[in-house]
Amino acid sequence: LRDAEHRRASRIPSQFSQEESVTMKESLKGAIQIPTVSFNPGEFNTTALAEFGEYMHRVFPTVFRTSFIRHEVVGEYSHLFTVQGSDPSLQPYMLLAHIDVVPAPDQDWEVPPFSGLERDGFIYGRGTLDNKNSVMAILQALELLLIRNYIPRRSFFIALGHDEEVSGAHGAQKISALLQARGVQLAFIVDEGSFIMDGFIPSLKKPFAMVSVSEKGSLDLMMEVNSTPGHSSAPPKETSIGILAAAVSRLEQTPMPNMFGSGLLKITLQQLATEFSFPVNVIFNNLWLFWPIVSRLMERDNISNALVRTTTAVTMFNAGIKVNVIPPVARATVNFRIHPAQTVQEVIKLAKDIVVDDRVQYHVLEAVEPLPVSPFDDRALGYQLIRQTIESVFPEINIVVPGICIAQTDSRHYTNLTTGIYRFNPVYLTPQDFSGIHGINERISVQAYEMQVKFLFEFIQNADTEQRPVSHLHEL
Ligand SMILES: CCCCCCCCCCCCCCCCCC(=O)N[C@@H](Cc1ccccc1)C(=O)O
Ligand SMILES: [Zn+2]
Ligand SMILES: [Zn+2]
Repeated sequence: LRDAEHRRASRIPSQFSQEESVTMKESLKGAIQIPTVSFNPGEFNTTALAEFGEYMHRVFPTVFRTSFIRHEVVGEYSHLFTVQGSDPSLQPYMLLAHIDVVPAPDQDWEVPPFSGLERDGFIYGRGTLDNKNSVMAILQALELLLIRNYIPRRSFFIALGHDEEVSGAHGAQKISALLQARGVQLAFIVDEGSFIMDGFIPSLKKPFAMVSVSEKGSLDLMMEVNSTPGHSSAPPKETSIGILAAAVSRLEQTPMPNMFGSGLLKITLQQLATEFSFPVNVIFNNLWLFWPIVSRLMERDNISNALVRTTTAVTMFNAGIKVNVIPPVARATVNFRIHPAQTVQEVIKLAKDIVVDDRVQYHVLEAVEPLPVSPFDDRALGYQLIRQTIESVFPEINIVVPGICIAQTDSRHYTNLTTGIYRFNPVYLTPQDFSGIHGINERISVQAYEMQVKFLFEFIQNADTEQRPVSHLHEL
């Protein structure tokens, strides 16, 4: 008990000076200005990635000169920090983020995407939400803690991948293998993939925090139709293009089954019920009765539809060689995002059963099973630490719920190291902000970024506990 009291007394308050606040936002702007773009697997802006490594040294000097922090470059441009805690009996955890960004053509942006310009309290640029905000906030929080002479009790790792946007094979996958070879097992991981949701449910005015405890899988299925080439003046009844177009159209017109009944979403909505007024609260509290209506309603919007089923997106279509030649081959690639209650094999079978055309051949280009659901009960240390930190840093947030990440994250490469994978960015996200991720005018407010640093500053200290925090926000 004396130890606990001592720790409480020696806790470092998350208050930053005016000068520190200015420095942290300027550091983020500098990070945005380095165009660390991933174009295709194995095709990166290596000059920018190298420059980013040097930039981190420059803006976080204390992190790099602290004796109990080991820094390693993995896969040429990814970074692994090992922060040695004072108590080896506590199992380490890991914070994840990625340095690379998707391309951003200048066109349609209000400010150039790699300018890091500040306008009306927002920093604009590619990576401000996905995911240089996390890269910089993690290191910034650590830098500020170290300046205040902080020594962690619990060891932790910081893994910054350089190719998340094109698979993570050179970054996260290599870091994961390295840690496995060292015999590391982690208590939990915190990565990107969810936010404080603001305005995603029309009848819910209050924002809520969603911590994603699972993530959808994916399947890139290439469909191919071959036909005999010839003169277009005497065409066959159907060409390879026509056959394939009809096949992909059938896929688009026939959504995969609604999996609402067998998913985590029911728990998400049940836990959210108290936030709604009558009659929605009654409906969400009695999903055993109302789930058919709710699941239908969720299909209406693209984002909630993505939560209830495996989605089908025809993303590539290539065919034809000349205006007057019957095309010998047509190819289309369909990107499925697999609901956690289904498997890759089930989705392939469903797709074939929808297309029902023997002339179509199928090639699996890439397939990833959905990730298992990480524990989110009262004994789940990672989940409870995130919840506790939200409670203290964002006291206006009434509720924290478990959810599913509709995209994929680098965390999928670390399932060998832990069963506790949590995806959460401590940043408010509106549907408009969401459209900036991989879209145009991606931005973060200066205040939101400072709150993210504050969250991590608190979280790192909270993780020094040997017990799981008591949950207050939600009682089942
Ligand atoms: C009950 C109502 C809840 C309201 C839900 C609102 C959902 C909002 C979702 C916000 C999620 C934002 C996720 C951002 C992370 C994006 C990560 C990403 O882009 N990953 C890539 C990875 C990848 C995969 C395959 C090839 C290359 C890259 C992705 O495409 O998934
Ligand atoms: Zn990302
Ligand atoms: Zn992304």
